[in-house]
Amino acid sequence: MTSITLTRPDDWHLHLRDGAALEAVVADTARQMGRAIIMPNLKPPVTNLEQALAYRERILSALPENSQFEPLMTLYLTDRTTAEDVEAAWASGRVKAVKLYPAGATTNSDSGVTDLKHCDAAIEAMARLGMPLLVHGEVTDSAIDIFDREAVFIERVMKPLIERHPSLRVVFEHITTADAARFVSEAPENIAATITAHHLLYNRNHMLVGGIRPHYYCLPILKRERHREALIEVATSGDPSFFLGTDSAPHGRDDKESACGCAGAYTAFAAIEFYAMAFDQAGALDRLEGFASHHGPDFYRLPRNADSITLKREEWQVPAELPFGEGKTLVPLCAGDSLPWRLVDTG
Ligand SMILES: NC(=O)N[C@@H](CC(=O)O)C(=O)O
Ligand SMILES: [Zn+2]
Ligand SMILES: [Zn+2]
Repeated sequence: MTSITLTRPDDWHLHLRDGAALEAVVADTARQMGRAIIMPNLKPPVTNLEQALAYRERILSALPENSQFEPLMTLYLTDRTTAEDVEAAWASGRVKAVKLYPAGATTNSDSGVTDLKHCDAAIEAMARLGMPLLVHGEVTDSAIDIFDREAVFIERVMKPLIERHPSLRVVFEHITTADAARFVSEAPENIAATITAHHLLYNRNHMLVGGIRPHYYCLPILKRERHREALIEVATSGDPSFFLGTDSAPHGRDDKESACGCAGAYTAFAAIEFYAMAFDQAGALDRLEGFASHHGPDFYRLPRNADSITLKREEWQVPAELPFGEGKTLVPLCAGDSLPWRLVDTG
């Protein structure tokens, strides 16, 4: 196959940041994706409807002229989020989900949830409305090894949450383990998962063999090859519970190449090309459209995009760095490498 045309994809997990960084990155996503679920982990976090609507306006203003890209907003769940906060956000039609960050689990999660028992009323409201809860699924217990934090989260948090709220719609975000892949495959259809391109393409050797490579450091951390294979299996299975979410998470070069570097990989500039590479390597390009363009909107009960994009088998070189605003630079994933698929027609 030398070319492939797909219904325009959407990104169901994206960090756009704010200010100059937002202006630097938003066009990359808007060129590829019809819509994206926008993560609320700003400083301060997006915890109510008013903040979500204001952030949405800043995103729209940063878009290139005539862009049709639609940001789908989320609220950041805290110990103090009320049922009224959830209801007002949902009623606006602009806020499509609520995001659970266990406090301390990842970038800008300090205001996250310390114990889900504080969130019962908010979660009950979500279950009633059919509003999805998006979950960063890692425990923060210092006794648990970083490579085991997702698997332990399933037992300690995810299973009890679903037992308590069986009708709640849940997206287990950026899954990285065979454990999570199996859990979602076997769960009822109100439980889904996003998978990033980098977790489909790489294992922890890519990050740690022959030198430590900070641009491969993200959370949840890359796992061993067996887990990557399990993710490929479910992503290419045709199971509608699995869909595209890049978790593209830009941090400036200095914040990544540091004695204590930030977690996050910048992939939005070539998101669909990375996924095409992963599906091609698995011999499953015919399954890319379902994963990238159909399963997400179906889960979110939104229409699929009406236009399409075309990728060609054509090598191109990833730039060494990209502008990130205010004189900063951003090192994209695979900087300087060549990628085998190229987005040629954006519809
Ligand atoms: N994935 C990451 O490594 N980082 C994300 C946060 C997140 O999605 O957990 C970020 O905001 O930088
Ligand atoms: Zn996360
Ligand atoms: Zn994320």
